[in-house]
Amino acid sequence: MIKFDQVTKRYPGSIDAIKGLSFQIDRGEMVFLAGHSGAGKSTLLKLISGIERATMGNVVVNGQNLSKLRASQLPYVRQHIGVVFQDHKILYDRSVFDNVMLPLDIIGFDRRESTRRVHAALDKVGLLGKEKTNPIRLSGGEQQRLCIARAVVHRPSILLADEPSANLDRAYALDIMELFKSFHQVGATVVISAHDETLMADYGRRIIRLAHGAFAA
Ligand SMILES: Nc1ncnc2c1ncn2[C@@H]1O[C@H](COP(=O)(O)OP(=O)(O)OP(=O)(O)O)[C@@H](O)[C@H]1O
Repeated sequence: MIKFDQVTKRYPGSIDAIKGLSFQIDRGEMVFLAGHSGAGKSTLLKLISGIERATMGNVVVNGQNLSKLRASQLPYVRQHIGVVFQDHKILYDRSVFDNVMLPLDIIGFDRRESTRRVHAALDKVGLLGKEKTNPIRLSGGEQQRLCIARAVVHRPSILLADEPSANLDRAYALDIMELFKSFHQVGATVVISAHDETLMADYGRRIIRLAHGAFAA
């Protein structure tokens, strides 16, 4: 469960990116986050994943109030969250396999179990057979799939995706949406941001619309 209670995020020297937002996303729900560029979508996802801290208010994730946790406790919360970043954050000096292995290395998983999980995640996104490839050789869509494999390899209960379909053609974008739907169907809470609402329309899910850090009218 994700709960925002009167949350404001003010970046140093900047305007309020999120302005007093309160809402709840239930466990196992799939929700879209819509809004113009700069509306606060990425910031909201960063607050859920603990990458950014609220300036005011409380962000509660899986029963933990992130606003009150010490920085040293955040990694434990993050173990239950997978993030597909807007800027990919792929390591181009490592193979596809090593990129997906990264979250398991950080958690300190047993090597044999890790290898099994990396293969399963790559299989799920259709990249099995490309383990040894350098990510630079992957197409844009394949790189997005690599990011999804890396986000789900540790089987998080919450999956966050920041504009995962940006720069993809419509057919590929729909494919990616189907992938997220399949993670939702096996129980994950899924939050996906996009500024193209036409992709969300077919899924009949709740859409949280933001404008300038507040709920859009
Ligand atoms: N690290 C930062 N420092 C200062 N201001 C920031 C920072 N990150 C975001 N902002 C500002 O906060 C506001 C919200 O940005 P955010 O990236 O959350 O919006 P967004 O809806 O995700 O936009 P986009 O669709 O372009 O990614 C913008 O005005 C942005 O300039």
